[in-house]
Amino acid sequence: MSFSWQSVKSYQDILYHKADGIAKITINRPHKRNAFRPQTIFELYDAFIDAREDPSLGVILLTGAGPHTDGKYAFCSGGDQSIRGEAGYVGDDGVPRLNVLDLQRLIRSIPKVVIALVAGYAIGGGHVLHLICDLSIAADNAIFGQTGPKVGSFDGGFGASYLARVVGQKKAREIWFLCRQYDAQAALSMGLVNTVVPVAELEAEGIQWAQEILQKSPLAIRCLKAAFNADCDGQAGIQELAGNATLLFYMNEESAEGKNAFLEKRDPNFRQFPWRP
Ligand SMILES: CC(C)(COP(=O)(O)OP(=O)(O)OC[C@H]1O[C@@H](n2cnc3c(N)ncnc32)[C@H](O)[C@@H]1OP(=O)(O)O)[C@@H](O)C(=O)NCCC(=O)NCCSC(=O)CCC(=O)c1ccccc1C(=O)O
Repeated sequence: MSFSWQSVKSYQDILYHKADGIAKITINRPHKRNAFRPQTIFELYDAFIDAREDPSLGVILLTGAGPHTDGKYAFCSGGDQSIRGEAGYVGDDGVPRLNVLDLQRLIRSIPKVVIALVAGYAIGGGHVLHLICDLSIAADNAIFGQTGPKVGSFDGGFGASYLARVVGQKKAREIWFLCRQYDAQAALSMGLVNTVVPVAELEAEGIQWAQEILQKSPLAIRCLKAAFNADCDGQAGIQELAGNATLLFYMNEESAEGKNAFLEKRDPNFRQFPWRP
């Protein structure tokens, strides 16, 4: 399928495209199996904010560039271990960071559907990135796993608790404690991905899913995403869900009456509105 992607902005570590209601954000460090450094995360954050603010977009595809020159694919292999310092990943400014956590929260709270398109490795912090996307479509060559306890790291946030919500406590503990790798069919059977397709069809499948979603009600989808999050995200999740209730209320005449009365320096006439059962 040919799709007319338009490049939005030039970055060092990522590619960012849009077309027909869909954004595509691609981690572009294939020589590192798309491992992220602080710069990569800043750029991803910037692109996701742009996609959130663009009302023409309803679905964001997150993927990794590939294959590399050795023929191997990767979605993302987590934090770039070659620049891991004593207190996080160290960028050109010399400051150690774990800024992928900011990105995780943004992807979860963005009121649009984020779909991970996973070809090749989704490992470590890269595995957590696909996990926190709303949907994951795997290529038949996808490989999933956590490596934290092997490389002296762990993600005790979404990487542990949300993984357990998705695959169950026993399987999540197995994934973290043994650090094994799982192929696409194993990921499908444990509910870690939504479907598996041949690698050559991965992007087309993502576009197909996005187009189906784009036929649906934007407000219904955003409220559903907030509702799914509210179950796991404590007060931040309730805030997100309640923000949507306020948004819907602002769009209602009853709410407008309060604002208009204030601006017109009169008492509001709320008696015109019913107290519904
Ligand atoms: C992904 C592999 C299994 C792929 O294996 P293979 O196909 O054999 O390729 P390689 O030859 O190993 O790799 C090719 C090339 O890429 C380089 N590379 C690959 N991954 C990384 C990486 N993560 N960092 C740096 N460089 C990487 C590799 O060195 C090769 O380079 P050459 O120059 O050609 O030699 C395999 O590569 C692999 O296992 N990679 C490491 C996976 C890993 O352990 N990732 C880190 C996990 S920890 C993490 O992601 C932390 C995330 C985080 O930020 C965080 C979040 C929340 C709480 C805490 C943290 C925290 O950081 O602690």
